[in-house]
Order: sequence, then C-alpha cells, then structure tokens
Amino acid sequence: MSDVHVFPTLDALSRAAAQHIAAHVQTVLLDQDVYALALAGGSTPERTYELLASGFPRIPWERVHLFWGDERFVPSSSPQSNERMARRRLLSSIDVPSSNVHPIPTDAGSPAAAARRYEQEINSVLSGRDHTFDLAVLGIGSDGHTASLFPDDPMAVTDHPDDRLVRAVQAPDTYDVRDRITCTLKAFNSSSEAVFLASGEGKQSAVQRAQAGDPALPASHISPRGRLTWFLDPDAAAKPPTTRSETYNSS
Ligand SMILES: O=C1O[C@H](COP(=O)(O)O)[C@@H](O)[C@H](O)[C@H]1O
Repeated sequence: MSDVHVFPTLDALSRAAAQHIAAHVQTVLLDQDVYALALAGGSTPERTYELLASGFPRIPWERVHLFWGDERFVPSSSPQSNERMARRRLLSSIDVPSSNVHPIPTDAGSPAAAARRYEQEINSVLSGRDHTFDLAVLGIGSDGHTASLFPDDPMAVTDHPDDRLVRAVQAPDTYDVRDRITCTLKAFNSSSEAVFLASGEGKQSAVQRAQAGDPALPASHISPRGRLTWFLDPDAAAKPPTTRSETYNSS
C-alpha cells in the first residue's frame, strides 16, 4: 500500500511528514510501551527533524527509541556523519534519554564489526516484537539508492534478501564515503511503516522509476508491512502540488 502526497515546497512536505510521524507515534503508543523510529541521513530530512524538535507536533520522546537506517563509516564528529546531522537537527533539542539513542557504532574496528554490533543492538532493544521499526524515515538518491542500499548491490535489489538486519556495504566510487553500514531490505520491510521524503528535480526520475516498481532500484523494493507514504515536492513528483485537504490525512 503506497500513498503519494505532493506539497508546494520542501518546508510544506517537511511539516506534513512531521505531523504524519507524530500522529503515528501517538497512535502506536496507545498499544505499545515504546516506539522505534529509524532515521534517514542526507539533507532532505533536516527540516522534518527540526520541526519534530520544535515541539510541534509534540512527541513523548521518553518512550521513543531512535535508530539510524544507515551510516557512513566516519567518526560521529564528521560533517558526513548521519548521526551528527540528526543530533544537530533533532536530538540536541529534545529530552530523549541517552539510553534510547542507538547510533551505528562507527568506532567499531571495521564496517563489518559495526554492522554486527548494530544488528545485535537492534535485536536486543527490539526483542520480543513481531516487527522491527515502527516507522522508517527514508530518502532516495538520484540513482535510486535508499539508506545505503545501492543499485549495484545484488542484496539491495532482491525480493528475497538474506536474513541479516544490518550489513556493511560499499557505495559506488562516485560517492565521497564508500564504506557504509546499512539496515537491509529485511529490516525495512519488517517495519510497520515507512515514509520516503524527496525534494528537487534531481530526484524526479528515481522517484518515478521507484513508484513504477523498476526492479533495478533499491527504493522499489521497500515494502513495509503497513503504509508506505511518499512526501514529495512538485519537482521530485513531476506534478503540481495537491492541496493538503484533498490528499493528506494523518489519521
Ligand atoms: O547517502 C545517503 O543518501 C540518502 C539520500 O540523501 P539526500 O541528501 O539526497 O536526502 C539518505 O537517505 C541516506 O541516509 C544517506 O546516507
């Protein structure tokens, strides 16, 4: 099941995404003690994180566990670090217990060691559940990658992935940071929900191909157990905005 919403600007799509995430947190916490949110890196979600951090809409952060969908194998102080971005935009402004924050451990000796440790952490924090994350925030690259699942990686473009929840991968040589750790299709597709955030003309072709189900794109293989919702601007969607009242309902 996939819903597509087009908003006039990145700010508007970020507001709608923040409201969608907050509404889902509130709903899920009626039935569960804790909520597991997987964060995307890159630049597109920065505004959504700032809005979530601003307190509107309000989220009971003490009951939320934060994970990262992928990470570059760099120190957490690096400008390339997905952890650093989320700490600056979101975590620095919210009262979330440090024991609820689960960054990918790039201080492990190697990407493979970091992946192994992160899989253990996910299994330990989320043990006893029948699903992984309650919601995964995802971006999409112009090449159709999502998280650090790249098109040239056979495990990123299969409907029958291995049993791992986290893997060490190499990004193509056009990327600044090639050593990466990523949650797998299994981890994302065992989540309750996922949202894609995409803005700008550079994303247009990848968004169209992913929505059409082009099997060569990792983003096409994202299929959570419940809703998959796209938050787009007109350039990424190649469509004019649809008004919020017609197309967006956070319930
Ligand atoms: O490398 C990455 O890229 C994607 C997309 O990033 P964006 O800057 O185009 O929004 C991101 O979702 C992923 O977490 C990141 O590691």
